[in-house]
Amino acid sequence: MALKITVIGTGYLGATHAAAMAELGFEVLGLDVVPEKIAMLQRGEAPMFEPGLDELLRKHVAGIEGSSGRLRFTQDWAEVGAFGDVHFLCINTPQKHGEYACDMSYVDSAIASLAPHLTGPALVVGKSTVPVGSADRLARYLADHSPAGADAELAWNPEFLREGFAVQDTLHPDRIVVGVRSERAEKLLREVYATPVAEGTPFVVTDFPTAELVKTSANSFLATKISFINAMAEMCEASGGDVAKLAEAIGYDDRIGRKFLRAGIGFGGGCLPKDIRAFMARAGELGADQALTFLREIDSINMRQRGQMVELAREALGGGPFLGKRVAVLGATFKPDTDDVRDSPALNVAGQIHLQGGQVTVYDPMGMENARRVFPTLGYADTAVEAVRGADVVLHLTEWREFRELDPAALGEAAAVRLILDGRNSLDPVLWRKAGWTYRAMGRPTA
Ligand SMILES: NC(=O)c1ccc[n+]([C@@H]2O[C@H](COP(=O)([O-])OP(=O)(O)OC[C@H]3O[C@@H](n4cnc5c(N)ncnc54)[C@H](O)[C@@H]3O)[C@@H](O)[C@H]2O)c1
Ligand SMILES: O=c1ccn([C@@H]2O[C@H](COP(=O)(O)OP(=O)(O)O[C@H]3O[C@H](CO)[C@@H](O)[C@H](O)[C@H]3O)[C@@H](O)[C@H]2O)c(=O)[nH]1
Repeated sequence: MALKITVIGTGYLGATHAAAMAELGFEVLGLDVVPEKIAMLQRGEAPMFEPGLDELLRKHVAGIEGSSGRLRFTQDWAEVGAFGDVHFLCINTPQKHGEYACDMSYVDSAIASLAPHLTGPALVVGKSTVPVGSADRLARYLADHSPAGADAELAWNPEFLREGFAVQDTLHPDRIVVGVRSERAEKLLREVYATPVAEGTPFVVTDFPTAELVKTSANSFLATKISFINAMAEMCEASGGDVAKLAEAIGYDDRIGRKFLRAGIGFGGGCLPKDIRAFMARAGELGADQALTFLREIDSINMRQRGQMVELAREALGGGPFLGKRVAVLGATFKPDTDDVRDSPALNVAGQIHLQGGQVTVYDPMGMENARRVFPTLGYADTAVEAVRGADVVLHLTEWREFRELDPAALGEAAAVRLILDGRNSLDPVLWRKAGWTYRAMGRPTA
């Protein structure tokens, strides 16, 4: 009989995972503690913007005309416990308030709610990004708190999807990593992923700590590439070099590669920043001082980039305070193709200038609702042209395709001054300069 799957926590990761599991042919039951999310999902609507996800949900959510009916959602833990052979935990693991460490309280609470309802045999699979050592602790909790007959076991199966490509990455992962303690757990996870779409995908079987560390070290490596190129941008600025050309040229070396070498205002989002900080905190606890020192530098280079952008804007406006200056900000999300503004460098830069007296107007294709919610005191406009109207400077801070396709000449009509600062190094300087704009970017020559 086909496996039945539950997905606990239906945010960015869980909503996508649940829909993808249904797409792979499994019966799936999703649970979340937020009733509004469950109500939306039951209507076949994703609780956030993620390309292709609404379509996948409508294809499978029970009760929607023409759907497979394989995907349902609930808030009832007993129903989840009785339903699933495999329970995926996709719970948020944010940074603790005022600390670097990971806040495991949401995961702990989910396991505490699930354990007494498990019916056997049950495999609980953590997908959240957690500090190394968490799986071992949670396995012991599960053993102590699940009914004897449930034969409950834990496995760890970190997730590597990128927002904006979540559906594609889930259905076509570049690797599957499982931390297991038994042949049964490995066999069940192989069965889950033994689908035509996952065929040929490397399947790495390992222990708990390695599985946990693979995830945090993968994110740390990505963060390292970005902070490396941003450090090179600083060198280029100091010497008159061009970091975009430099990245292209070093990237032709296969050992280096061209990806993740875009200099600018740095990385943000709900993953990279908090994951490297949690890694740092854990390294500190474990006495792994080299790892801690190394990651601290990656984080500090990244945060410096945001401040550098603010200073570049100040300097471009003639120096001095921002008071009375009109600043248009294109972009609020932490990257394009998402509505996610968690730890967004764009919103951070906009916020810093606003708090220093600048008159900031933000426009973003998808992130307006979330941006307004987290930063209600900023000015917002409904279009890029409206944001730019009367601006003394335009800051390009999230590299949406819509911004690359803007007509610099038309935008120039709206701006008070044709001055654009590209915080993402992704606009075409030649095009903007031709239309009479002063174009500046981080780590690139001024003219
Ligand atoms: N977002 C990504 O791109 C991504 C990719 C890979 C890994 N991750 C990791 O996956 C985890 C989830 O991230 P996310 O971005 O989906 O977070 P999210 O906040 O979007 O989703 C988490 C969900 O869990 C729910 N939840 C919280 N406590 C719960 C409880 N006790 N019981 C049931 N549900 C509960 C929340 O209501 C929310 O809907 C994190 O550890 C993150 O680091 C995220
Ligand atoms: O050359 C680059 C590439 C990216 N970024 C920035 O880096 C951040 C993160 O980008 P990305 O990694 O694409 O976004 P996420 O969706 O947060 O995905 C990361 O975090 C997820 C959650 O852990 C992992 O699953 C993914 O593998 C990992 O790429 C964004 O702010 C980007 O603007 C740069 O500044 N320069």
